[in-house]
Amino acid sequence: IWILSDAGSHGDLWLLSSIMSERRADREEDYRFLHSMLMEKKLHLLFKIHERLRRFQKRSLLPVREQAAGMASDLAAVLTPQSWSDEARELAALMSQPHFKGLLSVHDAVAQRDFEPTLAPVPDHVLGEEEEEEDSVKIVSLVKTKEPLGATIKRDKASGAIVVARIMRGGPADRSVQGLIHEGDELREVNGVSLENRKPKEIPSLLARSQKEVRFTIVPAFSKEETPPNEPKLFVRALFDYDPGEDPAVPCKDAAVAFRRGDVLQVVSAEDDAWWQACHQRDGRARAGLGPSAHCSGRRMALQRPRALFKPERVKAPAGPVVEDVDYGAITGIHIAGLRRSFRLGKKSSRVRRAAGSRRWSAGGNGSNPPPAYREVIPYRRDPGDGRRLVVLVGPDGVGVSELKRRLLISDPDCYGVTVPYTTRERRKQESEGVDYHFLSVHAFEESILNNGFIEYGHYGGHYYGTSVDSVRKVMAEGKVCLLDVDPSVSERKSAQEFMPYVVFVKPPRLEELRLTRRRAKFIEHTRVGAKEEDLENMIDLAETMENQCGHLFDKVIVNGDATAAFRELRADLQRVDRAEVQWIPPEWLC
Ligand SMILES: Nc1ncnc2c1ncn2[C@@H]1O[C@H](COP(=O)(O)OP(=O)(O)OP(=O)(O)O)[C@@H](O)[C@H]1O
Repeated sequence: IWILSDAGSHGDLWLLSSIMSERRADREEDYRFLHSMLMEKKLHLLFKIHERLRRFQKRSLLPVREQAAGMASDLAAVLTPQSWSDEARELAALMSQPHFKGLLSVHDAVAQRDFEPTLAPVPDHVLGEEEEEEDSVKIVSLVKTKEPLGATIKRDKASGAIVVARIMRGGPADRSVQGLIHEGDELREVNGVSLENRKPKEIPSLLARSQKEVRFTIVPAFSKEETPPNEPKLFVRALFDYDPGEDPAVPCKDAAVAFRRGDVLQVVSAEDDAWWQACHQRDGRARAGLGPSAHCSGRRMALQRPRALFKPERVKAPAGPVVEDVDYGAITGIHIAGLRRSFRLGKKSSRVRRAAGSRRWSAGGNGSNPPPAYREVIPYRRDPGDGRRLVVLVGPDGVGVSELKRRLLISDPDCYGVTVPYTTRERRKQESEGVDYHFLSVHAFEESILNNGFIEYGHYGGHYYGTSVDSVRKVMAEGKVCLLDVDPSVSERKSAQEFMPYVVFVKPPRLEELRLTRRRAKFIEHTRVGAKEEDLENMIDLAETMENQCGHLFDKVIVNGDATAAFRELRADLQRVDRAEVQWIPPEWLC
C-alpha cells in the first residue's frame, strides 16, 4: 500500500529498505520477502518512471508541433543510405517501426484535437425548407454514441406538439449542444421525418434508425435574448432510499438516479415540481438523473406513514418505585467512566423505561406533518485545527447503544472518549467523584443551566442529571472523538455550531432477527437474557417513532442485528468520517 501511494518516492524506498535492515523484524520470513522486494531492480525502475511522469504532469506539457508524422517521413527521406552513420541507421530503423509510426500519428491526432467525431454538413434541401417555415427553426445534429441522449420528451397538451421535457444535466444533450437545445423546445423533425401527429413513444424507434448521427429540426422555446433560468447550487442529504426500478411513477426509469438514505445529492434543476434532476455529489461532473422532488417524496412518504403512528399506545403509565441507572462497570467488569447514561432510565424497570421513552418521543412530535424527504446541507471543509468529532449515538432503550459505545472505547481508547455526567443526587458508597459522576449541588447545577453549561440535562427521580458542554470540549481537546448518547435534537441547538455533531441512529432489526439475537445472545457477557416479546415490539415501535420525528437529524443509520457486524459497520463509518476533509452540514451551523 505504501509503495503504491502517491506520497511514495524513489528516495523513500531506499530510506525504508535501509531502516528495515537496521531493525530486527518480528517475523523473519516477512522481513526477508519485503526486503528482497524493495531491493528489486524492476521496482526501482518503476519508481523512476513514476517520478518522471509526475514531473511531466505538473508541467502540463503542450505539443510543440502538430505534424510529427510528416516530419518523421521527411527525415527518413533525408537519411540517404550513403550518409548512414550507426546513429542514423538506428534512427531510421526506429522510425520505420509500425509502433513508432502509430505513436506519432496518435500524437498528431491529439495535438490537432482530431479525435472528436465529425458531422456531415446539413444538406442544402433541408436548409432550403427552413426558409419556408413560418417559425424560425434550428437544425441540430448530434453524434450518436452508446450513451443515452440525456433528454426526455412529452406531448404538449395545448398544442399537441412533441416538446423537450427535460435535458439531463451533464448528459450528451446538455454537454454537446449547450445552448442549442432547451427544455420546452418543439421537435418538428427527426432525421427529416416529420413528427406531426406522432406520439412520444414513436420517437425512440425513429432515433434508433440512424447510425452515426441524429438530426433534429427544432422550434426553440427561447428567443435569442432569453436564456433559460439559472439555478443556484443546492445540496441535499437524502433521508430515504430510492430505487427507480421499484417506482412506477418515475417518468423514465433510464433517466432516473438511484440513491440511498444518507447520500449527498446535488440538485441541478428543481424547476419541475414533482421531479428534480440531481447527481451524486461524490461523482463530480456525472450525468444528472431524475429523482422525486422534496414535495413529491414528502407526499408519498405521508401515504406510507409508519404503522407506529397509527398504533394505539400500549404503554401504561409508570407505577411503583423507579430504579435508577445501574453501574455499567460493575456488570461488565471493565469500568469506563461515562458509560452510564446521564439521566436515562435504568435497565431494571423495562415498563418504566418504555413509558418514559414513549413520552419523550411523542412530545413535541411532528403531528400530522410528513417527515422531510431531504435535508439541505452545505460543504464544510475541515481544518486540521478543528480536531476530532462529536459523535452522538441515539436509539430506543435496549437497542445496544451502550454496547456499541463500550466496544468502540475498548477497540481504540486513544481515539474514542466519553464524558462523565453531572448529577445532584447523593454520592453512593462505591462511587467516586469524576469517575461515576461529577456531584454538584442543586444551586450549582441550576446556575450552570442558566449559563448554558449543559449540552443536555433533565430532571429525574427528584434529581438533576446532565452532560456539560465543558466535558465534551475536554474530551475533544484530548484529540479524541467524543461519544455521547444524548437526544438527537442536540444537533438543532446552539452548541451544534461549535461541535458539529455526527448523529448515528442505532436501529433494531426486524422482529424475527431481534428475537433471535436478543434471546440467544449468550456471547455478550451482560445480555439481558430472555428479553420479553413486548419489550422487543416496543423497541421497534419506538425506533419507528424516533425515525419519523428525528430522521432528518441522523447522519447514519446502523441496524443492530448481529452485534459484531453492527460494531464493525459503525467503526468503519466513524473512521471514514474522521478522515473526510469535507463534512456536509446544515447551513444553519455556519450562521
Ligand atoms: N446486537 C446485539 N445482540 C444481542 N444482544 C445485544 C446486542 N446489542 C446489545 N445487546 C444487549 O442488549 C442489552 C441492552 O444493550 P445496551 O445496554 O447497550 O442498550 P442501550 O441502547 O444502551 O439501552 P439501555 O438504555 O437500556 O442501556 C445489553 O445486555 C446488551 O449486551
